[in-house]
Amino acid sequence: MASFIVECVGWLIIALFSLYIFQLLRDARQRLPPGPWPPKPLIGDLLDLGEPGQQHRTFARLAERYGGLMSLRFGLVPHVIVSTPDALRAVFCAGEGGKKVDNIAGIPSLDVLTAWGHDAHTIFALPSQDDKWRAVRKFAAAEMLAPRRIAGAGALMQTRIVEALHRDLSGHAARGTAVAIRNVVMDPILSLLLGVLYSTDLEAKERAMFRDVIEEIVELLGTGNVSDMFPPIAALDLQGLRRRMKSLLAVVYRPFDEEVVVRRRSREAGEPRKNDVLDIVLDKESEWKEEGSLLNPEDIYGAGASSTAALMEWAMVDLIQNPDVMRKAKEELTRVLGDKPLMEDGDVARLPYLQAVIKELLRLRVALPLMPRKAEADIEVNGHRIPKGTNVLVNAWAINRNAEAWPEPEKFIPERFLGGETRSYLGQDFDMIPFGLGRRICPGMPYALKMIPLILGTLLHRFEWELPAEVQETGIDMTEKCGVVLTLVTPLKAIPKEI
Ligand code: HEM
Repeated sequence: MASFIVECVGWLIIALFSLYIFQLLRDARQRLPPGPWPPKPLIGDLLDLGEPGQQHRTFARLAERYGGLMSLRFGLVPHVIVSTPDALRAVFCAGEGGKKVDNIAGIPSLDVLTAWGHDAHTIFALPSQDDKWRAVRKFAAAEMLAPRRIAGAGALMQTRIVEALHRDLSGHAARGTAVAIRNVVMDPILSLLLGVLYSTDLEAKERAMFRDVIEEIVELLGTGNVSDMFPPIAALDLQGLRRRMKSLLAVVYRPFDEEVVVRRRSREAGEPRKNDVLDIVLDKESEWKEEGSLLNPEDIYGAGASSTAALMEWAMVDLIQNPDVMRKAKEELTRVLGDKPLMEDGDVARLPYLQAVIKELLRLRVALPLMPRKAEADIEVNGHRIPKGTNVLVNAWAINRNAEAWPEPEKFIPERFLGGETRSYLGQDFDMIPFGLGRRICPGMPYALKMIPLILGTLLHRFEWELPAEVQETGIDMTEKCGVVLTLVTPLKAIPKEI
């Protein structure tokens, strides 16, 4: 028996060693972009990733050594990391004769997303060449996030975001209690989401639970998973992440499933339409022939809740740490809004400084620091080759802080967007990509750009902000956590004082 085990272990070692040599030879032949060489057997370059939660910074540091386009192997899986505007431009202009083409519009497979077969439906797992992905994007653009729907949600934004947020903050101000900025912002966003989707809302307690579930889902999506690095053992789900995702997804989809049942009944009873997203999804149901399962509308809005709330937390961090900017933004609000108690959408166009603050936030504090993509064709770039099927991470955090594109890139200077700076959010110049670029560009951008000024204006217009005494002593803990979304390890808490 003992000799049998020794023999098996021997064969296993020989098999793994052969696999390693095979990989080295294959990598050498493939002309991959430069990177640490040779990668370690089995683990690849995992040891180079440094401190957990700091990958955006680690990749930027490694890029100084290996270049804007570099190869890293996480376990058995090769990745190409794009870290500079030049490298991004080169990847996107690698079509025939330098033609612009998005050949990295695929998406890496994540084992957690296979829970409940979710990967077959969710926009976050479908490759761009899949008909379903195209259908979901088309539906999102034409119906869910179409300008007329966003305009139609104006009244809901006013009540569920501006009024609700103001009420909540006033309550805290009256009690003198500190608020966790991310939570206090995310709750009204979720309330808006539920209104737009189903014309419903949840009780505050239930909504807070829903929020925590969404945050945990986002956290799971950004957790390094052995199953993704070693696909042959993915079925074992060694960290239990897929199992956890399964239970979280069940919670998130429950309200949707319940609403579908209720709405079907009300339609059968001939009750009037609500003309929300659910009505449209049900209209399309027979067309899709999938019992409404083609689309998970919650995914589309859920994605936006977390990223927008994270950005607003960074906004308050930067404003509290830059009192001059805070003062100018508040002065502008006072001047433009006068005695008006609450901000409205129509005010935004008259607030150029607030708009510059938002642009600078989007540059400096990318909500999604590492955009996951996958090569959908062989890409010849700068004498290297990114083979079809390779996972690509676009380090948007590093690109938005590129020193050649942005003077003093680490500083929060909204003034850089005043006086003629016309760079857009769309990534045409490849040096500012807060919403991504190309075919997978964030479909929720118009929605986000509508919500963000209203949220920020409400946070600033009628409130002064103070840090809790213990934070005043130590300063804000600026340790970042890089997951799908870039957040602070210690959530920002601050005390509002109503003016
Ligand atoms: C501050 C706000 C937001 C930021 C910074 C942001 C940023 C991003 C980024 C960088 C991507 C990846 C794009 C790429 O790969 O090129 C993305 C994808 C996505 N975003 Fe947003 N987003 C925000 C708000 C929203 C909102 C409000 C919604 C929905 C209402 C939304 C829905 C989505 C969806 C569905 C995708 C996946 C698209 C796909 O894979 O085809 N986002 N977002």
